[in-house]
Amino acid sequence: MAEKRNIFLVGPMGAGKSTIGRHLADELHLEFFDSDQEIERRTGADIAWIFDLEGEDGFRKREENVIYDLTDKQGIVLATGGGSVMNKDVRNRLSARGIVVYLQTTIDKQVARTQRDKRRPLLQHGEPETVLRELAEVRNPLYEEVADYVIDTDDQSARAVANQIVSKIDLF
Ligand SMILES: Nc1ncnc2c1ncn2[C@@H]1O[C@H](COP(=O)(O)OP(=O)(O)O)[C@@H](O)[C@H]1O
Ligand SMILES: O=C(O)C1=C[C@@H](OP(=O)(O)O)[C@@H](O)[C@H](O)C1
Ligand SMILES: [Mg+2]
Repeated sequence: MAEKRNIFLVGPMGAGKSTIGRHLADELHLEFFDSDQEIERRTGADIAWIFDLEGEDGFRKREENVIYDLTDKQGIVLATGGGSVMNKDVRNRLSARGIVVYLQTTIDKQVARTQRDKRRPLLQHGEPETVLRELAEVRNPLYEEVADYVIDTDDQSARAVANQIVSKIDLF
C-alpha cells in the first residue's frame, strides 16, 4: 500500500498556515493538525501560558516533540508554528516526511493579520512590525531552505490559496 503523502505548511505568523491548512485538508480529504493546537490540547494550557511558565525554550521543546509525533502519521496536513523551522532537526524531519509548502507574505500583511489576535507572545512586547522584520531576517532563509513549494498569500483569500496549492503540488 503506497504511503499517503503529508503536506506541511511553514511560514511567518499571519501567513495563514492554520487557516489555509484546514481548507487544504478539507479539499484533499486529509486529516488536519496544527502544532500549536496540539501543544495546547496535550498540555491543557494556552501558548501564552507556556511561554510565561516555561519560557520560549520550554515551548520549543514541546513544539519539537509534537512535530516529531505528528510527522509519524500519514495523509495529514500540518500547520506548523512560525518559529518551528529554527530547529534543524525539525527542518530535516519535515523534509523527510512530506511536502513542505512555504506560505510567503509581506510584513504589512503579517502585521494586519496578527494585530487583533493577542495569543502570540512574541508580538506582545515591542512594535509588531519591528519584531516581525527581525524574525524574517533570521527565518526567511530557513523557510526557503526547507520549502518544496513557495506560495504567496498576500492578495488572495485563504480558500483561493488552498485551491492554488491543490493545483500546484504533486501529491502522489
Ligand atoms: N490569505 C488570507 N487572506 C486574508 N486573511 C487571511 C489569509 N490567511 C489567513 N488570514 C487571516 O489571518 C489571520 C492569521 O491567520 P493564521 O491562519 O492564524 O496564520 P498563521 O497560522 O500562519 O499564524 C486569521 O485571522 C486568518 O483568518
Ligand atoms: O513565530 C513564532 O515563533 C510563533 C508562531 C506561532 O504560530 P503561528 O505562526 O501559527 O502564529 C506560535 O507557534 C508561537 O506564538 C510562536
Ligand atoms: Mg497558526
